[in-house]
Formats: sequence, structure tokens, C-alpha cells
Amino acid sequence: GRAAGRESPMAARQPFTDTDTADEAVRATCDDATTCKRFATSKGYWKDPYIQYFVRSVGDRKAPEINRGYYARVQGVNHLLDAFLRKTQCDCQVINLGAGLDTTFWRLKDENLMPRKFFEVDFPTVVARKIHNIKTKPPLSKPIIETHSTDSLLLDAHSLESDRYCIIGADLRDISSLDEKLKKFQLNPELPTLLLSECVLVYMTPSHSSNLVHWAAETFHTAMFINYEQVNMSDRFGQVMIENLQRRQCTLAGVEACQTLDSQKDRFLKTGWEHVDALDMMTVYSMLPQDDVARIERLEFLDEKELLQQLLQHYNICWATKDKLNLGNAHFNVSLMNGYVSCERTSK
Ligand SMILES: C[S@@+](CC[C@H](N)C(=O)[O-])C[C@H]1O[C@@H](n2cnc3c(N)ncnc32)[C@H](O)[C@@H]1O
Repeated sequence: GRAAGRESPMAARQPFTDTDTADEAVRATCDDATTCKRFATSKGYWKDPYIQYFVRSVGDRKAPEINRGYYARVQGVNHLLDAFLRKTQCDCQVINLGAGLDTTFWRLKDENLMPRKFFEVDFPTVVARKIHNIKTKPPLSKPIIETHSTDSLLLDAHSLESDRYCIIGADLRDISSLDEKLKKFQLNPELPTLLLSECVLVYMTPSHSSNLVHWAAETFHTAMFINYEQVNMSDRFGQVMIENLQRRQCTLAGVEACQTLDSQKDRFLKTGWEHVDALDMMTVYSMLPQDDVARIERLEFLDEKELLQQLLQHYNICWATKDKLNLGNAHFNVSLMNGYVSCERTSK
């Protein structure tokens, strides 16, 4: 399938020769995600005025089903994230795990949905690149400076800490160092916390991702974890996706957890989360506000609907919650997507 290498449009890339080949190939996936998002926004699928500061050129054309897939991914994840921020009235923190060059912090600032603090974590080299972009592009640095109380921003090549935004270089497979770094930068375990991983867990072994998810469940009493990544990977299409990435020395070490929606949910149910849901992206796509879906479907002609269907059936959003404070319905609803699901269903 032409869509099977979605994170990795089969761009010719030199094979890596350094010792840490596998990690280098994983780090490179952040460029794929950003280039695809950059292209889709240039076509008008959604608005992102900040992504151009991370990837200058619009780049090669991407297939329509890939653009629609990214649209569903961004809308689906944003819906859950925004629902959490509204439920907690932004009195919360967000931790974007494997954030890459993601621009969510800047979107939330513009939409008046800024959490108390927004953390991002990625490998130190990715973080260094992001910090360089932030430092040299005023539209990126301005919101960080504006929301900071003093003149002195803590900023070095591998971390940036302001009152509201913090980016940390760390390996997500090393929990004790991750925990230590986040606490050093004033992570507050008492605050309701939203953790996000978008196409990240699949790159680590199931035991590493379980440890991470378990750490999150142990650390926060009131939290939500949103995970977006592959699912239904045991069929032929899944196999092609794996092979396409393998050709670039990029191993989906966590593919075992991506066999079914149930295997996605199990990772959370086994590690202390109270409530877990998962939907494949074709289902999410069918639940998104249909007037906007009609708008984006007019942007580009897609002759083979099956391509989109096949692609979207191989990704999912899984979200888990725990609510020890028992804030309940008034403040923090544990099944945030349920309202969304039923409301979208009845409005169809
Ligand atoms: C496919 S990209 C996705 C980036 C971003 N979440 C997005 O959706 O635009 C995966 C990201 O996860 C990061 N990542 C993967 N494994 C990691 C690890 N063990 N520690 C830190 N970052 C990791 C990579 O460096 C890369 O930036």
C-alpha cells in the first residue's frame, strides 16, 4: 500500500552508520511528522501558524489520504486535550512525551487554554534543535517570554525553562532520570496532569512503554494519558508499514502492543489506570464534526476511499484516566470522550 509508510513517506535517506543507528532513525521520525503536518496545513486541512518556524519549506506533495489521516490525528488528539483543559479550567499541567517539533503549546496560548505549565520531553538532540528554533524565531519565543515573570529565562542547549513552558532532553526509557529531570523543573504531582504521546510508544519495547505508563499512573493521582499510534498491525497492511520503516533501520520495537484495541488498552489497565478507552481512527474520523470533514474532503480529490479507510484502521487513539481526587462530573469527567461520542452520534 502506498499509504502504509505514513510516518515515513519512502523518501530516500542515507542509511545511518553510527553506533546508535536505531535511536537516530527514531529521532528522524520527528521530521516526518512535522513535514506531513506542514504540508497538510499548507493545503488548509487545519491552521497552524507556528509550524513554518520548525520546517521552512512545504516540501513534497503528500497523498490525500495521508493528509486526511493527519487531520483526523490532530483533531482527535486536540479534542481530548482541550476537553481535559476545560474540565480542569487549565489548573493542570501537560506533559508531551516525545514531543518532537510539535506546536501545541503555541496553539493553547493563542486559544487561551494554557495549562499552568506545559512540559515537553524528547531526546537531547531533538530538544537542542527545537530550542535553537525557539531562540531564533520571535513568534516562537515571544509567548514564552511574555508568560514568564522575570527577565531571566533558564535556557541552555538541552533545556529551556520558563514559568509556563519547559522542554527537557531525556530518554523516555530511563524512568528514574526522567522523573528526576521533571521534578527539577518543578513538575507538581499534586496537579491534575495530562500526558500525551503521539507516535512515540511504538518506538520502544512493550516493557519500556509499560514502565513509562506505570510511572505516570503512580506519580499522579488525577491524570489522563492520551496515546496515538498504530493498531491492527498483524495483517498484511501492518506488515508493509513495518517493512517500510525497517528499510530505514527504524524498528517498531513496540509493535506487539499495537495488535488490537484491546492490547492497546491492556497496557494501561495493567499499570494502574482506572478507566481506558480506545478507538481506531476510522471511527474517530466518522465522529469528527461532519461539516468540517466535508470541508476538508473538498480540498483534494481522493478517488480510492478504501485507501483512507485502510490507513485509518491502522491507527488509534487510546486514552486512560484516573481520578483519585474524585473531582467527579463537576470538575473532571473520567470518560471525556463519551460525551463527545454520544453527542456526535446523535447529531448525525
Ligand atoms: C514520530 S515522532 C512524533 C513527534 C510528535 N509527537 C508529533 O506527533 O509530531 C516521535 C518522537 O518521539 C521521540 N522519541 C522516541 N523514543 C524516544 C525516547 N526513548 N526518548 C525520548 N524521545 C523519544 C523521537 O525523538 C521523536 O521526536
